[in-house]
Amino acid sequence: SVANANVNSNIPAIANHFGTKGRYEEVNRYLINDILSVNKSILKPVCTNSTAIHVTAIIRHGTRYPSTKNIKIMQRLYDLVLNEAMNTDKWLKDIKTKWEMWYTDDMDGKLVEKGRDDHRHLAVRLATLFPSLISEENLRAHRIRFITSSKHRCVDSIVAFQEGLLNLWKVTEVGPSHKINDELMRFFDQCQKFVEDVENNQTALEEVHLFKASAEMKRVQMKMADQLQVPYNRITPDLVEAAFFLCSYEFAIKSLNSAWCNLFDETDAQVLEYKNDLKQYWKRGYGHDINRKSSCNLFHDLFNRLDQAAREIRFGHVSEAVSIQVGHAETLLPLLALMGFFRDETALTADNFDVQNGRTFRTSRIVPYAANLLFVLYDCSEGLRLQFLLNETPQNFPDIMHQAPLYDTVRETYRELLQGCNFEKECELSRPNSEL
Ligand SMILES: O=P(O)(O)O[C@H]1[C@H](OP(=O)(O)O)[C@@H](OP(=O)(O)O)[C@H](O)[C@@H](O)[C@H]1OP(=O)(O)O
Repeated sequence: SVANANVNSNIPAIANHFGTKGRYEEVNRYLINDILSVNKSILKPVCTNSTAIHVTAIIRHGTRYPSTKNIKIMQRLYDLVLNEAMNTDKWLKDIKTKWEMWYTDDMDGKLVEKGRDDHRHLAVRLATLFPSLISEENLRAHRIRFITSSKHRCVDSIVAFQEGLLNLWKVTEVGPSHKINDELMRFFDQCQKFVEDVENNQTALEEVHLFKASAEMKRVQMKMADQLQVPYNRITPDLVEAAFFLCSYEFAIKSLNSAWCNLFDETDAQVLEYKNDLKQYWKRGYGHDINRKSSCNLFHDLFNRLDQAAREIRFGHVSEAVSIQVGHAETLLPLLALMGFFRDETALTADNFDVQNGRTFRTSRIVPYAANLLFVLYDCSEGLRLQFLLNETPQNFPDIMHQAPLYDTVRETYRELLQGCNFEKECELSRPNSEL
């Protein structure tokens, strides 16, 4: 329809490649027309007369402003374009005369209004998907728990999620509360080995640095310099990335297909997407063992909740029907890696961009804003079953060929992790021999 065509012309052609800065609607495109619609058809019944008895949802915060670090680079790019770009094309004139640098340092990663909506709407969709669990009755009976990372964008997200539910049920008198738990939702900060070996270690992201100096990146740099008509040496990889971020933020925050997007075609976007995936892979994914192991506590906490529900259902009453837990891309990715999801046969490195074209580790699909992992426990006559949904879509557990395997089978698959995966031990710094 004409209306749809208009809506879609506001979507940058490269919107599928924004990685962790991507819009949730790009993953579930049916939401573009109706943000509250739920794709029930893909949720086959888990068993006859299946009853969902517990869901743990681990959710990334909603759409946010850029970090101060990135705002500063965007400002540098804008200044360069204003003062040095010689091209007289309309889109560049638009940037120079109509676009304003409206991002300020104090915005530093805070949740934006669209981010609040991300969570309000997600809450309504999850309540539609699991009406017996995410229900007014369970909210009033305090059988829905809310846990969040202490970061403003996460706290604001969980409050918006609650608003979504209260609004849906027209409840005014109960104000649900939340608990801040950084041990659980920001474990990466508290894992010394991760902080020392990865976060504060320049060489841990060697592949990212190498890719920034690669032929693929050079080509995008030169193309951008040509388009702006500035000397080649003025465009660094960071400035290319800043332009890509500007395109993604203008879209995610304001739903605009901004003039900045003119700088990139599909091939360029794939290069920048890979650069972001490399960061996520080496900082939060399979790149270093400690990345995933730092999530041991979250893993155990998840299974403790499921175990508790499994125990309690024998007596007919589950005390915690729902656990809503809000964190970061840094929370979701390590857990997914620990559990073996999206593991490619070969590692993502600076020199295998071409080979990795069909990779499963693609953060644009996995962790856009408001990304969510749902673990749903069902009571079936043959036993308990566990279903995993990523971004509201069922996803098989690695090596288990069933959409909702028996809970015992899942526990068996993760036996070693369930018996080990000790956060204290994994995160301990290995001391130099002299100190032993
Ligand atoms: O590239 P920026 O500065 O935006 O990086 C952020 C992280 O964003 P991401 O790399 O995932 O796109 C941010 O993760 P989030 O899930 O909370 O958005 C992270 O918390 C923040 O510390 C920034 O990480 P960096 O280490 O400074 O790159």
